[in-house]
Amino acid sequence: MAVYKGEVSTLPPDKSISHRAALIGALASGVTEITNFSGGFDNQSTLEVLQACGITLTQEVTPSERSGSVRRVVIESQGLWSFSRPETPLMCNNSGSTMRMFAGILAGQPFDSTLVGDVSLMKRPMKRVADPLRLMGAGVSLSESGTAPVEIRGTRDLRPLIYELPVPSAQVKSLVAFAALHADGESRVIESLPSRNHTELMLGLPVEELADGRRAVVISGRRPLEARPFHIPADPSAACFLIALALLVPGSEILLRDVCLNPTRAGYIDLLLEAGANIVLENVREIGGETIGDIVVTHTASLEPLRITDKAVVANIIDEIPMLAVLSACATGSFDLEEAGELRTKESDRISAVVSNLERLGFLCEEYPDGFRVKGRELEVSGKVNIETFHDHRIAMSFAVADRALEAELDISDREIIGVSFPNFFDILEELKA
Ligand SMILES: O=C(O)C1=C[C@@H](OP(=O)(O)O)[C@@H](O)[C@H](O)C1
Ligand SMILES: C=C(OP(=O)(O)O)C(=O)O
Repeated sequence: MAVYKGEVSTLPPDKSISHRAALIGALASGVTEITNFSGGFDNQSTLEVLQACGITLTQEVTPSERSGSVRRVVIESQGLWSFSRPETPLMCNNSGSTMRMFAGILAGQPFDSTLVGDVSLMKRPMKRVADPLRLMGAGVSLSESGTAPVEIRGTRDLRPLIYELPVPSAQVKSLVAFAALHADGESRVIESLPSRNHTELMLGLPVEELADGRRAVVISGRRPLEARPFHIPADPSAACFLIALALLVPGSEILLRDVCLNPTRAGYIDLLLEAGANIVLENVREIGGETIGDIVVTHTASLEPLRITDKAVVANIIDEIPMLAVLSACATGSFDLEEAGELRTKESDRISAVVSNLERLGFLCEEYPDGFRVKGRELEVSGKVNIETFHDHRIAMSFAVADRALEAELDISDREIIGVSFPNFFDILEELKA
């Protein structure tokens, strides 16, 4: 069996922070330089939509970067109202973050626009986008089933809003914050469960702790935003796949450099440590409000099964759950998940996607509306097993790790979809193979 060893300093830059850096650059006055911007398809969609709205930007591949997936992006803008009416519908491809966060900005622009996506994105729920924006005074129409196309009648007269998030979603929190930057007055977004807080950190927004323990993000509308540089750390959600691989494959030991360890993103590392994983964090420091560090991970033969039933934990590890489920199933034959209905609203229905593929690998699973259980492995499969990715990058990479860990012969459909967040995933696996 191959062993995975070595140091990785070419993880993709964080997808969430890359989106926000580009959007904030377009909302700020002046020249924003973003270094280590992700070349992943989703982040490229955000840049394309910005350009379609008349924002001036350039990007160049960083010469020292072998994979060619890291860029330097320079955005020039005159501030909040520098966007112009797009001539055609804005294509967000596979990126829910692009569609939802852009909707917040477009609501505050004095023109009509339409956001569309690929087959997967056109099925994802957008009522959560329309509801707060309508309350602020923008016109938003959706398909009958509450999905894109998202047609926005923007206005320069958006009203401020106090909004309690109906779902623990950082995308919804951020789209309300972006809209509120355009509104005349102070807005508050209240979240009952913490979700990733990059928007608050990057915009320097005050966060209040309410008497009942919830948090309110405070946004002062029409406050001038000055351009500032951003450097994007490596993506912890991408790191998760390599961590799982090293934990599963005997003899493996890898070092991942300069990974974002923001506590609203790194819950999966705590969970793995509790399960006995050999993971050590080194060189942990703060840069630009984000916690960053190196991760050393060594094969762990005696991992405890993962059991995830706490809503707050689910919100923190939402993108890592497919990989954690596959890891726990492969290492221990067991996995439990509840309170994770949101997984059905991602690029695929990630509950049924993970369950159906684990079943193809011989695992016994029980699916519920908000989660599933893995109850053991009925049989070791032999010969080629087809894995259906459902056009979902995280499903493709989770099972690519299982392929190597189980030494199975998995035929993964649509492998190129990994480019959505981790274009050099297979290159790094080859480089680490000892
Ligand atoms: O804000 C973000 O950058 C993201 C928030 C999460 O989505 P939700 O806000 O829908 O939970 C996550 O799944 C997505 O990959 C990125
Ligand atoms: C859910 C994801 O992204 P988005 O919502 O931006 O498509 C993801 O990357 O797992």
